[in-house]
Amino acid sequence: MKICVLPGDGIGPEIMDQTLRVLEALRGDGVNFEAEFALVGGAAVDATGSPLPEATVKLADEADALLLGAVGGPKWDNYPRDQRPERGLLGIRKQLELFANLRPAILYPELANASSLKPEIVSGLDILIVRELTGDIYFGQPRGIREENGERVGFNTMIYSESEIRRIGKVAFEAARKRDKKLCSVDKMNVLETTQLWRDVMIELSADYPDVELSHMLVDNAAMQLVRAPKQFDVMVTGNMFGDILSDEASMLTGSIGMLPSASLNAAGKGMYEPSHGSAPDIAGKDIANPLATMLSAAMMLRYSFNLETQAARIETAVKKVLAAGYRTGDIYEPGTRRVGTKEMGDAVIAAL
Ligand SMILES: NC(=O)c1ccc[n+]([C@@H]2O[C@H](COP(=O)([O-])OP(=O)(O)OC[C@H]3O[C@@H](n4cnc5c(N)ncnc54)[C@H](O)[C@@H]3O)[C@@H](O)[C@H]2O)c1
Ligand SMILES: CC(C)[C@H](C(=O)O)[C@@H](O)C(=O)O
Ligand SMILES: [Mg+2]
Repeated sequence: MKICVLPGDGIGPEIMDQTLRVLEALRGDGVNFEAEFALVGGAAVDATGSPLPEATVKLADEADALLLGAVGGPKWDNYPRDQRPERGLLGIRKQLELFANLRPAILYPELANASSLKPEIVSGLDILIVRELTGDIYFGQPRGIREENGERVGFNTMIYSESEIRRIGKVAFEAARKRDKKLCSVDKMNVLETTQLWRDVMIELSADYPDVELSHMLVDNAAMQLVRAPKQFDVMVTGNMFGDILSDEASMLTGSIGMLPSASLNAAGKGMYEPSHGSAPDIAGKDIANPLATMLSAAMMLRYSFNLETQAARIETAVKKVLAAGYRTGDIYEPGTRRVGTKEMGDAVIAAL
């Protein structure tokens, strides 16, 4: 098991340290991994001038799976665009064709009061957002800022081919088939042709999945429904940009973005696993970040990349146990619970294992 470890920036290294300790604690249980550290994001820009150095691409190619912390931060905000840390992350996703981003939003019962919504609206919440990750306005050409009629004009291109929509659609239908068999495809077909095609292809695909109930929702309504009545959703499938926004929104239903893991998979089943949140510059270096999303991402890695279901479930059970025992980082803290730092949370999860 060769894992390419990409701690990245901000809280990235802190949450990664604790996650690697958790994986280390599972070594005796068949998690025989070899960690190869590589640079990405701002850390890579500082060391090499590039957010995605050749050496990182090589290690990523050779590894069986990748585990990433987070990239970015104010330090690099005014760097030229090709030196922005986020380009490193987008570069790896594109390089490895990690088109299927799975972002599960699950409410642990102990966090019902940490959710932004009333407990009765979110209790039992279990949604899977399937986000397309290598297309859309994130990658479409042309893009840029140009001079036109004496002023600057910014432009990006929202573009999806039929084959790109079909392959993410299949992932979503298959996922729904294994769950409650309900798939909601989110688009903006009332305005955007790209997403008219998205809807058409989803409808065509649904003929192959008669057991899955397909519905469609415009993205503005979906954003509203997620906070009105989130339990109406089982699996949601959407494009890169809408999925980015909706998954951050969904994270707050679970109490904190520090709880939301993710897996990004390619057609060969290779995956990169990362929390859905960013580098949290406002709390970096203080040992207060929530490492659970990264640990839960590592659990997804054991499940999807290495078929180690029992060991993945052990991490998830340990997380449930520490929450039940009252351990909380600041983002999910409420009176009556026990506030801990990043490392203490790591200790608690390892003890629970
Ligand atoms: N996958 C990634 O690497 C990724 C994802 C999102 C944003 N980013 C980058 O991160 C930088 C900061 O972006 P942002 O502030 O918009 O989003 P962010 O997700 O980093 O932070 C948003 C808020 O959530 C909090 N938060 C995030 N993760 C947390 C955790 N594990 N525990 C406790 N609190 C947590 C932060 O403190 C902050 O208040 C930017 O450079 C952005 O591009 C990277
Ligand atoms: C950092 C950024 C490029 C990234 C994205 O937009 O995909 C992040 O927000 C995410 O959700 O993983
Ligand atoms: Mg995001």
